[in-house]
Amino acid sequence: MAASVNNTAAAPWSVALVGNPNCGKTALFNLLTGARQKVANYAGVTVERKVGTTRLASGRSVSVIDLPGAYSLSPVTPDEQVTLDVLEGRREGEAVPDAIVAVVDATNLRMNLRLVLELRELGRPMLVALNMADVARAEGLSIDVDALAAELGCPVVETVAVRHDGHVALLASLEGQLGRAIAAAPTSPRPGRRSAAELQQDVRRILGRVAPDAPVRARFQHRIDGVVMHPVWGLVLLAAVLFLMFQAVFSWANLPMDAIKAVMAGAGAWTGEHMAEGPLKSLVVDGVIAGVGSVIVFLPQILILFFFILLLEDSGYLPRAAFLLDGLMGKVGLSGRAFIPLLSSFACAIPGIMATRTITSWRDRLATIMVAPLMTCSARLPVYALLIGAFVPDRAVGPFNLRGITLFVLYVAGVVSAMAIAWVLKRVWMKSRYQPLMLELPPYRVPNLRNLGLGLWERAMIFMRRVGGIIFALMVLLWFLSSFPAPPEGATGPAIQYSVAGMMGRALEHVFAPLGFNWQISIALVPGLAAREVAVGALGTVYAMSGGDEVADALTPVIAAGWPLATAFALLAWYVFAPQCISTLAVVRRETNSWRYPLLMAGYLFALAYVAAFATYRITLWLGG
Ligand SMILES: Nc1nc2c(ncn2[C@@H]2O[C@H](COP(=O)(O)OP(=O)(O)OP(=O)(O)O)[C@@H](O)[C@H]2O)c(=O)[nH]1
Ligand SMILES: [Mg+2]
Repeated sequence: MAASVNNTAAAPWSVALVGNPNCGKTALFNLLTGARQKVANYAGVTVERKVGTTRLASGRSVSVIDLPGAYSLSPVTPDEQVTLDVLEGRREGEAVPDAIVAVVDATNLRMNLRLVLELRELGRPMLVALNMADVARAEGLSIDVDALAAELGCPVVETVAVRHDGHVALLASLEGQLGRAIAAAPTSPRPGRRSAAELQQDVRRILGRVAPDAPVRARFQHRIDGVVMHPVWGLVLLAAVLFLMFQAVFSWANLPMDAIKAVMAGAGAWTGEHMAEGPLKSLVVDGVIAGVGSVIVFLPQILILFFFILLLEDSGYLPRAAFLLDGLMGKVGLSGRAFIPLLSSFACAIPGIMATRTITSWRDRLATIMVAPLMTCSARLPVYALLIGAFVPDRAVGPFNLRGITLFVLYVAGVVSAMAIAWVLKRVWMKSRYQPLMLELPPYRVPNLRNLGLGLWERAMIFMRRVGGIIFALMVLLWFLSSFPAPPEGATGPAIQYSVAGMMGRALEHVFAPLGFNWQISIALVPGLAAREVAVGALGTVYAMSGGDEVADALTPVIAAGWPLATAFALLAWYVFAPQCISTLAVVRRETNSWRYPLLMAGYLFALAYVAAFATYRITLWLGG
């Protein structure tokens, strides 16, 4: 008992998880620490270090560091640099980790062991986690764990990071052998690094001893790839997958959306009846229920979109799509590596921009960062969905739904403009030579249902936190700005017209009138700077304040009746470019370490949005819309 008390009080050990990309470090990290970091079946998911805590049976706490994957200790990309910096204690305020857990993919020792040998030369206490032990066993791969431990001179344990008890052996070894190694004085690093060829030779020798009959990958996978990566069928398949995704966003969401609308309408009606007239009632009904409610309605559509994205991420399909599109990306001057960061930007440009850390060339990376905000992030989905719901008829076109097609076209418009901008950037400013894509193809995996569920839950939580946090706060602020000052004696129009927001809207209307935007839209664009969904909430509030009793579910008919088609289309075009997202600009500033690029980005996106909305407005009017 006394020992356990001592251990609890002892300083925590810090242990870094290091390994090749996609070997399961983050899955293991989540299992050990209860964290929910992103796990997906492609290389380069983690690009920043994350820390969590686990507790050993003795009560001692261990701080576990999850790191970006690395192929070697000679970094070629910014994310690999993060790993090396942490290992060498070069991050500000951080010491060198007490020990290394070298995570390896047991089914791919030939590739993974080289890094382990390099890590061993650092001379720090080390433990090897032979992860994916389940897959190795299923593939009939037998690895002599004891022989491997003897060869490497450190403990080796099998782990299965996707099974709830897959880390038990690792914890036991942390407690025992590795703990003793940490307690002993660390050995000094071996002088002089060995060359890649020498390391590879060593790997071959070790493999000959511990896994002499390592088979090549199953033939089945090659046959799937014959179709998936076929230059023609592969592209057809990719287009079909994406198309289906946008169809589903509209056709599957109706039922849950109606349910949420009914709840919001009920809440609005109930509050309307039970609260005394006055500012507080207006705040709750017009500010909170109408504003927040009109955003919350879009939760089902966001979850459907993420359901598809998560499926694609976990199946192993993404890097294959990257190869398929490498030629196309090369033509506009982007690296094939830009594909995954750009695809992540469909969720949000911020992780997308972070993911560009996997791109080797700085110019390629910068070009990718500059176009990432053109990918339609999920915060724009509510704006699109609101306008499409109001202006595009719910009609079948062959087997497809017209609304789904419109949404698909809007996403395509984003992608096409990103490619066009990249082409221009790379031609005039950031010239660099085409670098052929080198990316590991992960094995196909059946997506893990539990992970999928957790991923969706996580997404729902992120969205609800935004709704309850920034969106709620902005709605309340907007309500104040729309309510005060009160209208003068004998005023005839709705009160909001005399308020601060009303005046701001009128002033901004001069700027936006050429695009067909009325003063309500002009107001809504301002809080949309902080979070794009807020534009929808703001319209909800502004219309509720100026019209009367409309609540969340009534916004669609109100704008459908009130706006000309040309205005709606112009606003859609505006949001294809939508320059306003302050947090994206902040991340660009951090990743590029300069104000120049975020300012440039905001400037060019604003100009594009303005021109596109103007052109759309004029052309639609001209066509009689
Ligand atoms: N069957 C099986 N799958 C695993 C195991 N560990 C991880 N995976 C899967 O392997 C894939 C990669 O896992 P991650 O934890 O994201 O890998 P990572 O090493 O953090 O990858 P990077 O962050 O890109 O370096 C995911 O699809 C996991 O679900 C395991 O032990 N068994
Ligand atoms: Mg990871």
